[in-house]
Amino acid sequence: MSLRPFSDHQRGLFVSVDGPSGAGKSTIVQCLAQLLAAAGEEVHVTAEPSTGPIGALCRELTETTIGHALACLYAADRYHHLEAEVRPNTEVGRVVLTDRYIPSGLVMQRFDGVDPAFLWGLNAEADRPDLAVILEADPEVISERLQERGPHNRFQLSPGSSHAESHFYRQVTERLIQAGYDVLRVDVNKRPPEQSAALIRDRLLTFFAPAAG
Ligand SMILES: Nc1ncnc2c1ncn2[C@@H]1O[C@H](COP(=O)(O)OP(=O)(O)O)[C@@H](O)[C@H]1O
Ligand SMILES: Cc1cn([C@H]2C[C@H](O)[C@@H](COP(=O)(O)OP(=O)(O)O)O2)c(=O)[nH]c1=O
Repeated sequence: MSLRPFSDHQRGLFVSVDGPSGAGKSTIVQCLAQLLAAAGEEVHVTAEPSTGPIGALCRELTETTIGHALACLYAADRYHHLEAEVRPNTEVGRVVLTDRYIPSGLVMQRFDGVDPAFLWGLNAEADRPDLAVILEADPEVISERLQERGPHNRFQLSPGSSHAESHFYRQVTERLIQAGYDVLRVDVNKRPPEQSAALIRDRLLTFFAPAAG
């Protein structure tokens, strides 16, 4: 079976997974990739910041660059990621799963006080995913998982970051829905990653599998 978007039956699906740091994105993306492969899909897993040259700059500069400059850098990486990695894979029929995408850009740069309208405009030309998955969990749960795993950068080290991130995610999710994004919210408070991944797989198989015959 090949999962296809409604708008273009020639290409594969593009699915993004976002949510607060430590919510379980990477774990769930890996698990979802295995489930889709077991269902016969060709899957390509990727992430933002990407492994391309601008993604490398993002990783290098996140600690020392702030605000509009960093927002532009992440957006530049996103447009390059689409061009260099995402589209070439969807174009040959693969399901592309990205660990972080536009919603992360709309949320994380808020930590530096960047205006949401500026962030929205900056990301406006980036491809809309066929499904935008947003992981949701209470800040206490996220903060505990983050502590167990260890923070990766300054955003995750600031006190109360999980509360702020959850708050921004709620706002961004509403905005995406208003703008007509196909959003799937997954409550990961109590669900083990395998169950969250199965839920997303079921949604993809229900909505995007070609009709029989
Ligand atoms: N549903 C879950 N229940 C308990 N622990 C989880 C769950 N999902 C992920 N974890 C753990 O939480 C930590 C963060 O997960 P990770 O996938 O790295 O999150 P993210 O990519 O969102 O930052 C890891 O140690 C992972 O094993
Ligand atoms: C995609 C994206 C990521 N980021 C940040 C958020 C994360 O802290 C970091 C990604 O680093 P990573 O180590 O992949 O974080 P995690 O495993 O916690 O998801 O990049 C932005 O600030 N803006 C963006 O647009």
